[in-house]
Amino acid sequence: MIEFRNVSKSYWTGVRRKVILDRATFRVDLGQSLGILAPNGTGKTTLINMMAGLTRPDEGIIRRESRISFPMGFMGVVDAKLSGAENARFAGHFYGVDPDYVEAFCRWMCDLEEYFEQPVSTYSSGMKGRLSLALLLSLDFDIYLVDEGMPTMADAEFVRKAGEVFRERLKHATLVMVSHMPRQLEAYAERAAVLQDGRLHFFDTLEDAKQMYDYTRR
Ligand SMILES: Nc1ncnc2c1ncn2[C@@H]1O[C@H](COP(=O)(O)OP(=O)(O)OP(=O)(O)O)[C@@H](O)[C@H]1O
Repeated sequence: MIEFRNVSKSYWTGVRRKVILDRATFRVDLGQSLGILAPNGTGKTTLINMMAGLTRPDEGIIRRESRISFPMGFMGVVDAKLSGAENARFAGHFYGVDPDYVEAFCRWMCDLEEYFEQPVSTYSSGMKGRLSLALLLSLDFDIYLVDEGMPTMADAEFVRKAGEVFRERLKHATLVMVSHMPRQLEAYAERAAVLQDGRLHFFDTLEDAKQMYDYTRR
């Protein structure tokens, strides 16, 4: 479960205060995946990072009571000095999952060949992205946090494998996805919200949320 109680967040831009969230109160319960629609630049990443515990609110309380993932694509889980294999083992220890399993899973998923034993600092950005996503999928979370869908990656075989595993994980887990594109939320959202001017408006269906989203963007 993730609960926001009267949570506010804004940034000072040097000219004005940009409000991302204004006294938001809501819950994400296990078993009810949530899709949040928000135009670009309005606070999708900030919102997901607050749910992940990476960004502090200015005011209010955020309670996180389940195994909540880091945001998909987040590179902060990868230490560039360590190899892919070492990162996998470390993540296993840190999240309480068998390190042998996490290492074997990431080796299979990333298909980095000899680079899996090399420091991550020698990887291309695509290789780093594959490792970060493989780490996310190798660990057991109750709630997965996703900013704008699956990261775009050139490696079609990796995207196919990752997509298959992710769909399998979501049979037993809850997804929170933020996107500016309703289409990305269609397959998963059991509940939907629209972020507009710092307010989150909740709807029972994505279709209803989409109507408000389309209306406010005219
Ligand atoms: N640390 C910061 N200091 C000042 N402004 C910030 C900071 N972080 C984000 N912002 C601003 O807050 C707004 C929301 O940022 P955020 O990255 O959360 O939005 P987003 O919806 O994910 O954006 P995008 O769709 O472009 O990825 C943007 O205008 C951004 O410039």
